[in-house]
Amino acid sequence: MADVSVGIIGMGDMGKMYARRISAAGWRVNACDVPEKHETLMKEFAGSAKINIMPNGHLVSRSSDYIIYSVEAKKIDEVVAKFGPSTKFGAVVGGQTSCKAPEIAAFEKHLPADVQIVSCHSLHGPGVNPHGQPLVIIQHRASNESVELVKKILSCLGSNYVDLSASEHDRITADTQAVTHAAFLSMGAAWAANKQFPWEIARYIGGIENVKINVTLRIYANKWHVYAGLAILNPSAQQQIKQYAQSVTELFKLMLGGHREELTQRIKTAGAAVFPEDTGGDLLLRDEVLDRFSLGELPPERVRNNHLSLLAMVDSWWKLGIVPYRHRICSTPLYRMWLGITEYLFRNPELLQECIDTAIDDNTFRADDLEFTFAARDWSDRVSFGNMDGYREKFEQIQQYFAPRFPEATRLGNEMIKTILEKTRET
Ligand SMILES: NC(=O)C1=CN([C@@H]2O[C@H](COP(=O)(O)OP(=O)(O)OC[C@H]3O[C@@H](n4cnc5c(N)ncnc54)[C@H](OP(=O)(O)O)[C@@H]3O)[C@@H](O)[C@H]2O)C=CC1
Ligand SMILES: O=C(O)C(=O)Cc1ccc(O)cc1
Repeated sequence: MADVSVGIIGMGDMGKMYARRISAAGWRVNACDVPEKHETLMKEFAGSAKINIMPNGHLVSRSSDYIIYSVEAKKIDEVVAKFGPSTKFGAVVGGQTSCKAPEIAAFEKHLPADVQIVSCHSLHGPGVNPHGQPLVIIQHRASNESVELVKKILSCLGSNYVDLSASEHDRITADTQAVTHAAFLSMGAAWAANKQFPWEIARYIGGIENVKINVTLRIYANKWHVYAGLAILNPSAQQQIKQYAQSVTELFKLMLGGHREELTQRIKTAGAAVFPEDTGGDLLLRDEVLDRFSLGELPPERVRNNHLSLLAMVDSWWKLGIVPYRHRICSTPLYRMWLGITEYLFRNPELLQECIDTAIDDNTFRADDLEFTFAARDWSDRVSFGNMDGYREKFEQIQQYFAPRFPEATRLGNEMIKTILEKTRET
């Protein structure tokens, strides 16, 4: 066991986080990235005796006992095709990509038959402390001993293992990650289209709005390929994102038409299905937590909002028969925050009523909601058409718009996640 070495192909944000933690636990790590980054990586890890930076994936594959592919999901086939045949006899191989169907297909296609397959997925970004976070383990083509070895190596992350099959993983992450990202991506697109920085506008400051802003900026500060990969390459994700866009559109039409009763009926029916009375108990999030993380000055009084983005989320969970709490053992921090604010709204009858009244009587949000509806449909179309380039173009354009505020938003976002995680871990 002392001789076991771990290979990491792809030393981006996640690969480096894994390399640092696994080597700190005493394992030998062989790692590489693309040849252009070899020299920089050599310098960056010159002081790490346990991390051996190698020129390419062939060298990593032939010398390591457990190899993790931590590359872009869209490149997984190409990279495994290249280095898979060089895998050491009898080694165990896995991947860290966010969508498992293409990863497993690539392993089955390109790895020699003697190689075992145990994949993984840390359900959080590289800046979050992995301790206590879910870590999915997929025993795809492997003995129990190999799974034990992988779990032993990854135990240094301190995460909670969740054993799933590849298809279970993809179904759950479509419900949790893909549609959550679609909602926040659409908020960012709408603010950018209206040339707004929401933290500068009183109606977007405080409570639920803080979570919307911080999470949106957090997503846009990350890399486009992470979100494009998990939305476009996961077949179940397309349906979820499409339903979300449809719910946004239908609810917005009811608001525009002033159909108070129909809107109320629909929201209440969806709410009763998703948040039945008997699943009550403590809220995941409360005012004191929500109000602490503001990028702008809190106004003296909370400003009303119709929260179209949240109403549409519950509507689409209802339409798709999704029970969001069921996925909590396997959820990301952003999903827990998203569920936290929807629950906060739907478990507060006065706030929900205020939302409906605002939707019908107050036209302050019409322009924002119009852009939000366009954005939700546009993201959904780009995902349905499998349009990676189109996804990237839109993502990076909006990313540029918000970039000046990333450092501050990331700092606040990290604090917010920490506080919220401490709170939600107890439940
Ligand atoms: N970031 C996140 O929040 C999370 C990401 N993931 C998943 O983990 C994986 C990695 O993500 P992340 O680290 O954020 O992404 P990065 O883009 O930071 O890292 C991927 C790295 O792999 C490199 N790479 C590409 N091709 C090769 C190759 N042939 N040989 C060696 N290295 C190669 C890339 O180089 P180049 O840039 O030149 O292509 C890049 O440096 C993705 O599949 C992502 O979906 C999982 C959980 C969380
Ligand atoms: O928490 C989220 O949803 C994130 O945005 C971070 C993230 C991105 C990709 C993953 O595969 C896992 C976590």
